[in-house]
Amino acid sequence: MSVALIWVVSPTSELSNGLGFLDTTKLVDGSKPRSVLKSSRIKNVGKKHKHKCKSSYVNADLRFGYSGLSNGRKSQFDVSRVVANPTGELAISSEQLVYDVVLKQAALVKKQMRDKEEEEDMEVKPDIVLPGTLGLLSEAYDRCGEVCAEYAKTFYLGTLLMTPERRKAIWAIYVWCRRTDELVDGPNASHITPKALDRWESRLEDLFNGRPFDMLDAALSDTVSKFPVDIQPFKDMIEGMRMDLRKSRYKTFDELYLYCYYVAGTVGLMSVPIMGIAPDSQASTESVYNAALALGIANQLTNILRDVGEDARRGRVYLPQDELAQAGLSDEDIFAGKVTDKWRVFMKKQIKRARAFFDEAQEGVTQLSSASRWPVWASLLLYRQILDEIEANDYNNFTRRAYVSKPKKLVSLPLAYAKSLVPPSRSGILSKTLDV
Ligand SMILES: CC(C)=CCC/C(C)=C/CC/C(C)=C/CC/C(C)=C/[C@@H]1[C@@H](COP(=O)(O)OP(=O)(O)O)[C@]1(C)CC/C=C(\C)CC/C=C(\C)CCC=C(C)C
Repeated sequence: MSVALIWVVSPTSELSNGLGFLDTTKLVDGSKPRSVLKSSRIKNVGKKHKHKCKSSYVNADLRFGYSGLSNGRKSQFDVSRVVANPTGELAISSEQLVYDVVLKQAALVKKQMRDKEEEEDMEVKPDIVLPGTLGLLSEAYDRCGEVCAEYAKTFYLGTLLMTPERRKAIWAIYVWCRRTDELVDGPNASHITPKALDRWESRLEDLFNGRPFDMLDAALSDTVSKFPVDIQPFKDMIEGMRMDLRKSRYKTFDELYLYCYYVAGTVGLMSVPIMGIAPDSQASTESVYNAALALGIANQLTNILRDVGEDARRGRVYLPQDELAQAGLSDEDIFAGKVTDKWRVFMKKQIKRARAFFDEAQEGVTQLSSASRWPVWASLLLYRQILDEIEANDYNNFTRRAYVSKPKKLVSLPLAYAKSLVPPSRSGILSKTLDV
């Protein structure tokens, strides 16, 4: 059902950057819903998993030799996924927790597909659209498109290849993610408190319940009413912002993985129901979601490796502390910003891990519906090249920002297009026979 646009505040409450962040402060205080992941950390200890879990970075020393992901599936929940925290308690690894979310998202899509088939056999009632709201809604989507074009040009161009419905939905999601990120990373970040994030979360719940706060929310509200998008990845992204407020160090890769899921893996999970899986794909829904998650993680790891110097200047180190120590490095070395052999060795391993996540993601892109593949390939190829640029800079990510030059970008775009023409292969990732 299409949502009605409810104008709670005037659109002029938007900030000059056009994203309207400050209006979050106008919300009434909501309850404090927390990430589902958080509670499942406790609930899931010892829980057996029926489904297979794809990636396995946690496995003993695959920590750096992350390889053979598609073949090296674990068939059951296993001990290697149980990690001991510093107090000696056993807990489920972040990867396992996140995989639970992947399964839930995949199940939702499958359910919606079944419901749709049933609906097609029944008489469907038309949407109730309030007079005048259609025009406002289309204005809201146009605004999302403008924001997207302004902040992510290449990606915006890619979305133009999608069907109009999908394109608008992706814009709406993009804008919500960008606004969420700007809360902790934008010009007003120093004023953002956990309470403001709680308010942003209750506003999210409202929009999922068909009560959007402003026009940009209204676009997303309409999107989530039309596509099988679940609220959990959105809530988890807000949880990632909370994490950013309270934490500036990550003890292990397991901790960092959870952060990367929250702020970027979630984007992959939000996007798949919109982009759609190719009708001729033989891959299981779970494996496509897993690839989407991997792309988010790969992007975020790349982002972290690119921005080491910039983050350090903000007092932040998004690198696993235990791995730094194993390499004979510490925060002081990062703040000193000197490229040493130790640093090069450390960086090589980090880059290798990020590439392994990109490899895992690649398997899934081909399974997406044909019109959605190009923007995803383009984003994958462009972001992946940042890793090459870090190498080309002799691992100086302290004072040099790795970026992909315009000519290289221009070469990547037709390459991405060519890749997007490859149909889903039957021998690719997990066959649908495992899709239960
Ligand atoms: C086609 C495509 C890329 C679709 C995603 C569209 C979308 C909804 C993007 C939202 C991105 C966003 C604003 C996220 C907020 C958090 C954040 C800032 C994450 C970092 C992105 C880069 O941000 P930024 O613009 O600051 O980067 P620069 O500094 O300018 O370089 C992240 C690093 C993560 C973004 C994560 C993704 C784009 C996930 C992509 C995964 C998919 C689209 C799933 C594809 C499906 C399969 C099966 C592989």
